[in-house]
Amino acid sequence: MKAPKSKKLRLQKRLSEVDEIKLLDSWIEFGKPDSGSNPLSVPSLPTNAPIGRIGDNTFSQYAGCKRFNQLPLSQKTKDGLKDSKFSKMTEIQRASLPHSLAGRDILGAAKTGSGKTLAFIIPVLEKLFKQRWGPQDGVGSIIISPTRELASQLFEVLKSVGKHHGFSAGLLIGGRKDVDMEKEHVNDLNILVCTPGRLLQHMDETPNFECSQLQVLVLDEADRILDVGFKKVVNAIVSQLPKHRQTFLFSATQTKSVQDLARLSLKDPEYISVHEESVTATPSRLHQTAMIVPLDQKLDMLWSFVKAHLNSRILVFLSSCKQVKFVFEAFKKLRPGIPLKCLHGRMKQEKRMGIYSQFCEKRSILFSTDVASRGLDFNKAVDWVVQVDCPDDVASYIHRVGRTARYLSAGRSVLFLMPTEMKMLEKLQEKKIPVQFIKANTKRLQQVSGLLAALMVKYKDLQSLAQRAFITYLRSIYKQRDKEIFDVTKLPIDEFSASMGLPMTPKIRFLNQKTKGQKEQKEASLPLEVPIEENLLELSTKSVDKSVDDEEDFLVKKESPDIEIGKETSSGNILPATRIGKKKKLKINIHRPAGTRVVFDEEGSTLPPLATIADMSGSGSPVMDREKVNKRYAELREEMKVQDKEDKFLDRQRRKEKRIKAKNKLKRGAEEDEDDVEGDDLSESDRATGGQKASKRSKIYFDSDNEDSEKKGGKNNIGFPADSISLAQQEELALKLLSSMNS
Ligand SMILES: Nc1ncnc2c1ncn2[C@@H]1O[C@H](COP(=O)(O)OP(=O)(O)OP(=O)(O)O)[C@@H](O)[C@H]1O
Repeated sequence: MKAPKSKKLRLQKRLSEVDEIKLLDSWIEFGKPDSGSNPLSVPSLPTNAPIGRIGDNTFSQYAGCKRFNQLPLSQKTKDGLKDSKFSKMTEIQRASLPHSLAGRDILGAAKTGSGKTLAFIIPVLEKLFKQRWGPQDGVGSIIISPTRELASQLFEVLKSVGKHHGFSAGLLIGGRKDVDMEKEHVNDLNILVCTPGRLLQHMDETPNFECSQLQVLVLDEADRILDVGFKKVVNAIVSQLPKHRQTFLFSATQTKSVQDLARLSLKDPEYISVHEESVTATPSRLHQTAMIVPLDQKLDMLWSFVKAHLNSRILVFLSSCKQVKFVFEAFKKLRPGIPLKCLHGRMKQEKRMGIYSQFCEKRSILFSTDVASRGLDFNKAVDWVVQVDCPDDVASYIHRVGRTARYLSAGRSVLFLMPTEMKMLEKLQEKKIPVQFIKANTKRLQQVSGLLAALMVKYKDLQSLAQRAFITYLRSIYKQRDKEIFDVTKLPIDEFSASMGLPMTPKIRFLNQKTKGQKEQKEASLPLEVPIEENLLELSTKSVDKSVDDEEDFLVKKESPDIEIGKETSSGNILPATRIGKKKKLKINIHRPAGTRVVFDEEGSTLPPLATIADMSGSGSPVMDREKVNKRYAELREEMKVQDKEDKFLDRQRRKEKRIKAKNKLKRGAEEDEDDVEGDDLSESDRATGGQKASKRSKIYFDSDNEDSEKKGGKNNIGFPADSISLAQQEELALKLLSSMNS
């Protein structure tokens, strides 16, 4: 994007640009498709047909053409496209460009990896070119993306395709330290590629930030940007933009909400959904699979998957930063034999960018949150997308799997579903997503929970990472909106904790944590509660894909041993796998008091407290050493005595305080009553009530003193032994008190 050097050359350029723009305007006007029409249905031009002006005020047809050079585009854009090796258009480009070049607003929807980026970058460049936008004109276009990585990627495409234009463009994303420098230059930029937060920051903080002349606004991943998470920010941004502008909204899962469109003041937008008629909502070269993986087997399954695909580039999705951190750190320590990387929103921006580009280059495994789920184009070379945690919804699934099988390349994906999440499979099928239900080859399943427990003894940090990951995962399920799929109460919480190698299940405050017994009962009935549809069973039998190579052996169960993952029972239900080869727990089950030492066995598993005093030398069940047990009980009795003393002391203190408070209250009450009755001429009945009042007060007084009297050898404050005073005496005393008050 450099300006031509000499003055003469610049003038020449300007003149020829003016002519070029005139030609383009006439060409566009001449052949613009009717509003609402689909350019894809127009027969395309023969390849050798003349392009551009073909007679007086007649031009070649461009709606329906297949190549970029047949479009009414500036030479600079055509050169940029050629340099970037783009010649043939994709469907979304063919369908949308004739409308967008004609100045219309676009709502574009097309599958992931189908080339939506060029579908908006090209008209942005063209609009500013035809407006003869220059550095002095300020911000002419804003392109908003939901994530920093995606914004950076869009910026690269813009730089590459727009390199022959003279516009200045800037990438404004959060997490960068140079915000002050950005503030100095932002008013000189013509095209801003940004995340919503950073753009609003500039709108709020940058002196004289000006975008009143904005020509084109683009929302990439529009449905994401318009959803609740960004709502306030986006509303604030849009309120500062001029209404008269061109607007493009693109996504693989487009919003059709009238409210959203109204918020953006779209004018009769062209709704372009090129794959609406398509048999599938996901790329045709994407081979998608799903399998049942109980929560407490997810790590075993993931580990086994990784070990079986050491020569691939795998993108693994987990539900939270903490999950990502834990799995990444744990697997790194287990050394799987392939480079591991992690990406999440809490990382520093430079690091995030570094990881992103490293993953594009080398075979490796990237553990990520949904920060990498949308728009990212990892050099078209992701072999596998593994969804360890179920996506929030169908849209999220589509974007995650869309990181593979981009443009013309193929890809594979696997979704781990817990037995309780089977409804997701139905929802995917309803939305035309062809997912094959497969079974894992459990013979190749490798367990990691024991190894993780051992690692936690050595690395304390790992244990706290695991605890946080555990809680965050459960919280994420708890907070999910779709309760048909996500039900935290049905999760095997203790087993999950054990599968992460944790010595004990962390306390979960947001859940009314049930006792283990209650949970076990619930889990025992779980498989039968899982709604399994007939078609799912059909799918599972159809699922063995003969074409899969040996690497996939792991995912496709070729023989059928006894009941294992996804195995159909005689009653027609699929049982979730039980924990395979799970170490038999010691039968001694004494609740360990809080704060006692956690003891590990040689393999790093935790032992119940009394297991340490059990005699394990013989074979079979452990035998108790009587002497040790008695000693232990004696210790416990001593501990309890001490505890009891402390409790009694505290209780006495509490009672004393309460008594003092009551006394003071009574005193205050008496003083107030004295004021009230002063000078009153009490009738008989009033006196009677007053008497009751007084006796009531005195009763409280006595009651509260009873405890005291016990301590003082049974004497109350006014000298009577508390238990020797009769009811008649009490009444007499009360009347005395009353009359003394009234006198
Ligand atoms: N006309 C084209 N010719 C060749 N390659 C193209 C063309 N258009 C786009 N591509 C390539 O296809 C890949 C996917 O494009 P792009 O990232 O724009 O997809 P997308 O539809 O925006 O995907 P997502 O929905 O995931 O954001 C990129 O690598 C891009 O370079």
